[in-house]
Amino acid sequence: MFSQSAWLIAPLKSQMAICTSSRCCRLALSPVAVQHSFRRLYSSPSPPPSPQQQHQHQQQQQKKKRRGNNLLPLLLLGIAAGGLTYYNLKHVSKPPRASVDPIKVRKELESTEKPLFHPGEIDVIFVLGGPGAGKGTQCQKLVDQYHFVHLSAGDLLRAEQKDPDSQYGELIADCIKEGIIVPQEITIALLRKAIVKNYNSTGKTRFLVDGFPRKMDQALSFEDQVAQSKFVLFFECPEDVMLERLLQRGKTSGRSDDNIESIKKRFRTFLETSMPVINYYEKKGKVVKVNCDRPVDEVFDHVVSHLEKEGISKN
Ligand SMILES: Nc1ncnc2c1ncn2[C@@H]1O[C@H](COP(=O)(O)OP(=O)(O)OP(=O)(O)O)[C@@H](O)[C@H]1O
Ligand SMILES: O=c1ccn([C@@H]2O[C@H](COP(=O)(O)O)[C@@H](O)[C@H]2O)c(=O)[nH]1
Repeated sequence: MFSQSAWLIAPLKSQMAICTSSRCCRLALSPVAVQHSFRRLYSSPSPPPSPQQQHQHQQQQQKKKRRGNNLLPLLLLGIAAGGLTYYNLKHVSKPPRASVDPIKVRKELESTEKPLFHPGEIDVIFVLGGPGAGKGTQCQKLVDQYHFVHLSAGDLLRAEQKDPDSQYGELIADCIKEGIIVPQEITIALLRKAIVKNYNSTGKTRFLVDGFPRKMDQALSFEDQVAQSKFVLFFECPEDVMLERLLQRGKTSGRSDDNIESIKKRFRTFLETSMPVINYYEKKGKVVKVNCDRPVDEVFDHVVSHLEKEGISKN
């Protein structure tokens, strides 16, 4: 005999028949089927089925069962295909990881953003002082102990002068020999390029910009276009001491301006053109003065204590 409840849940059972996994069954119980069965369950009771109706029902059920059995191989095939796809995605067909440069390129040389580096992105310290005061010597020690990037404007100009592809070689050579300042566009472009290159390739953010800015226009343009300076390290040295050092250096340096004629011109340029830059920053409270007329290591000890005061420590 067919109990009433068995009759009523039959449509639900048939919905579930083609599913084998419990997950699939849950999905097969569509809200429509559930509603339909509940409507039947709670609607007014219908008379019990006749033996003929029962026979018809049994036949229908068998048909459905057969249909379900016919679907079983297809279902198994589907499951197998799904499993294979999952395996492939996970283990086989995963694309190889692209080799990514660990140091990201973070600044574009051509960027028109002003300044190129926002405050806090990099630390730029201008290193100024008369010719031969000892700027390069102290910068080298700072590089060794503080991992600064040292960029000497004079060195960059000399390298550009030697470059056979440069259109500025002659102009730079003349300016250096005469002890006058190369047009700011050239020097700033060289510095900008060197800063970006170092920043991108090493990730270093501390820059000693040595022998720059030598003229007010350079100072203003650089800070507008490239980066603000943190402060100015100013190496003070009497002229006679600097002269002696430069003449001494000139014996081996091979520099076209380490001779008495050029040195005199450089001193003049320093007083007339570069001292106003130092005065400008001094008014802003950004100049750190170090007396250079003493042995190299003593000068360096003073440099270190000034840097500590400015919050710059050895990494
Ligand atoms: N404190 C010092 N005592 C003695 N000699 C020094 C001292 N500092 C640097 N020198 C020497 O003086 C010469 C000039 O030094 P350095 O090249 O560092 O000066 P600079 O300020 O960078 O010069 P420039 O502006 O011409 O490039 C070098 O031969 C260097 O060895
Ligand atoms: O910003 C700058 C820096 C330097 N120069 C020229 O180079 C020489 C040598 O510089 P050093 O710093 O002594 O190496 C300098 O006399 C200038 O002619 C420049 O034009 N602008």
